[in-house]
Amino acid sequence: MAVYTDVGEGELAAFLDAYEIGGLLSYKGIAEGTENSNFLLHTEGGSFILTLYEKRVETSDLPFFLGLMEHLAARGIACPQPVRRRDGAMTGPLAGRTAALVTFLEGIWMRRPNVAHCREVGVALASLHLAGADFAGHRPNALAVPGWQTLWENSRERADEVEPGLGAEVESDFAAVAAHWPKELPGGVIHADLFPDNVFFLGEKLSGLIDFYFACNDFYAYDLATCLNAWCFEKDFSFNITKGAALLAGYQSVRPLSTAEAQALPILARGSALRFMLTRLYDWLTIPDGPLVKKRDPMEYVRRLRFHRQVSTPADYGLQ
Ligand SMILES: Nc1ncnc2c1ncn2[C@@H]1O[C@H](COP(=O)(O)OP(=O)(O)O)[C@@H](O)[C@H]1O
Ligand SMILES: N[C@@H](CCOP(=O)(O)O)C(=O)O
Repeated sequence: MAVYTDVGEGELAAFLDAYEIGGLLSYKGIAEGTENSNFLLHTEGGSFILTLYEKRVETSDLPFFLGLMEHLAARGIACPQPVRRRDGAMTGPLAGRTAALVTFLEGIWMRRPNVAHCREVGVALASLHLAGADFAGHRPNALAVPGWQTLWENSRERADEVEPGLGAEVESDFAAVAAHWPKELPGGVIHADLFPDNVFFLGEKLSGLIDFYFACNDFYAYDLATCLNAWCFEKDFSFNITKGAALLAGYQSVRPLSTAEAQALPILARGSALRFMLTRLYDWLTIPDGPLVKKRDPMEYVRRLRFHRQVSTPADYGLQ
């Protein structure tokens, strides 16, 4: 994320009065992340993450996101727990935004995940899918195929500013995804953004999952395809099939894939790469640079798309 909205000490202290977490000792903005403004807070009651929700988060979705974290934490998934205010609410107003406090999770995210990390994330993703199966909330995926079209319409004209020919190149991915996207697969609540920076480890042991602000209802195998994109490509954009196999085996050790899900992996991986290329492209073209704002390179996902275009079977991802 980033810090888009600054928070003054006085207004923060007043916000915290509604909670039973003691007085404010210190706070600082967190530069990492993309979507919202985050601060690390130390109070007399412990350490917390304060999030101010920004443009892409609808306030009406917050009960889904925060309720989901509460639901998953109660079922043993290591994820942040929303802190309720004295009046029971999970959010309150701060600096012109809606804000929430969640518990701080120990651990660091892996800049260079290895095969063991990939296996762990596969296990964690499948566990999340099972634990979320009885969550009562429902949220359609705003960044599914129709949402991609809108982003594309708003970026296409300027896509060649990022790389000459990009606009024309990506058209073929839209056509393939539109023609082959599965109509029915097992689905339920998915994380939808389980990238390395959203998974904490203590050594090789996974210690927590964060950032549920894209969570929604969609195909489980789409979430898995997103993890293949996010975890199994090397810095030179080659796909590491050993990591792919470990991630898929970890997932299947908890939730085996159906034949239809396995067959759909190549198109789901291509669609997922397109989705992340698009949000990155849109942000690249529209968000001004700033010291606490880190934009992500859309070309990293164009390179993944180039790999997915030449995949012929799920075995190419390491599925055994
Ligand atoms: N519960 C948490 N415990 C510890 N650190 C957290 C927690 N939530 C967020 N962070 C820190 O804040 C950063 C940004 O959080 P994230 O939810 O990914 O933001 P965004 O949704 O804006 O992308 C993370 O990379 C991490 O450093
Ligand atoms: N994971 C996405 C961007 C969303 O950022 P996050 O900090 O919320 O994970 C990407 O890499 O494009």
